[in-house]
Amino acid sequence: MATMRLQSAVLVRIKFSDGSEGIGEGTTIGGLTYGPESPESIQSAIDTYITPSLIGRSADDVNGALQLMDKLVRGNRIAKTAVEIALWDGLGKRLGMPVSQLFGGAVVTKMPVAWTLASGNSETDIAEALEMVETRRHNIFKLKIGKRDVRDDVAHVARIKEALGDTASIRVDINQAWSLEEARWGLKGLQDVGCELVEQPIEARYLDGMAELTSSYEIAVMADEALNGPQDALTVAAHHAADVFAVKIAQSGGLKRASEVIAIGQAAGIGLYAGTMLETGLSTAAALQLFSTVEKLHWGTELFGPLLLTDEILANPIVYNDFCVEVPQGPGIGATLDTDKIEFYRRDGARSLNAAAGE
Ligand SMILES: O=C(O)C[C@H]1C=CC(=O)O1
Ligand SMILES: [Mn+2]
Repeated sequence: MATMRLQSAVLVRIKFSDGSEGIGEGTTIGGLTYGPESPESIQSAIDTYITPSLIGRSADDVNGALQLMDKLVRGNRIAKTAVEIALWDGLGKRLGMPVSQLFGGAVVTKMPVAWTLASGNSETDIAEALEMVETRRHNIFKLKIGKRDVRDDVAHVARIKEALGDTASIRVDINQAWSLEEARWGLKGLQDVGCELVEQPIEARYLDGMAELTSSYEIAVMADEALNGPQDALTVAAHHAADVFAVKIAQSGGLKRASEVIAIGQAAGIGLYAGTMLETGLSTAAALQLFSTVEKLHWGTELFGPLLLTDEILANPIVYNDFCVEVPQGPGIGATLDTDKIEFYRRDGARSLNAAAGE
């Protein structure tokens, strides 16, 4: 879908009149290749439209802020998410509670965390997966396929599944690349080689096709790009167009909207999975606060964003061990920024200046 050598995160800091602060993040994948928002559009929506509407309002009224944002700004879910996370973080800090408590309380302290294999080369992916299993970091793998011929992709998945056997769960993400015809061959082949789940095999708008695939094969079908908030969740559920929801806080429009997506999935008997937009530790911490309150995350999480980045921007990094990611403790979302790193990595910071000077 996209080869990424750099990730851009939009970070939000809200200062409240009592001196408290909240931090948030809005991040997407591959500029504009994944979805309709870019880092630049997120910043512009916040600076130009969202910030002026929120100044002077009561900071504790998160629901009121959400309603106002929804009224004044259509779409732009990732921009709203960034601001909403900062509002929840500030509220939690003022109350001295983790955000999970504001959503009724955490029911778990850690969750299984998948890893993505996307080199496209079977041997490279097998070596990486074996090392992850050996070091007890991951035993759930999501393979990115859909670029090559369906048969070649199925053979690639088969090689990886055979090498790993029952020590790992193998899943694939097509990111909408297949036609319905290709998907029929693909799902049949993937199911035969022991792949457990296929994520967004065809375009998000082809609900009837997703419904056909969901009912025709045993392999689980997961909706990702089709889920942009609670209304989409209801549509997908009503069409029986998925077995599983990949719930992403950014794609849903924030923690509250993601909790509504989760509720619709639960009511419809749809499996749940916590997805990522390859966010930093900040948004990952926020997501962990919400997902820790969910009764059953049948398919675990892929909240591994910080592990893909070459440097850490949190003073208290997210902890990964024993195939799991831990829910951060402490008030708010439980994340503290490393201010030196932020100064260095910001677009007008030392990193960009060094790069411009050829250093
Ligand atoms: O799910 C996606 O489509 C986006 C991305 C997030 C994790 C990953 O492996 O890919
Ligand atoms: Mn996906």
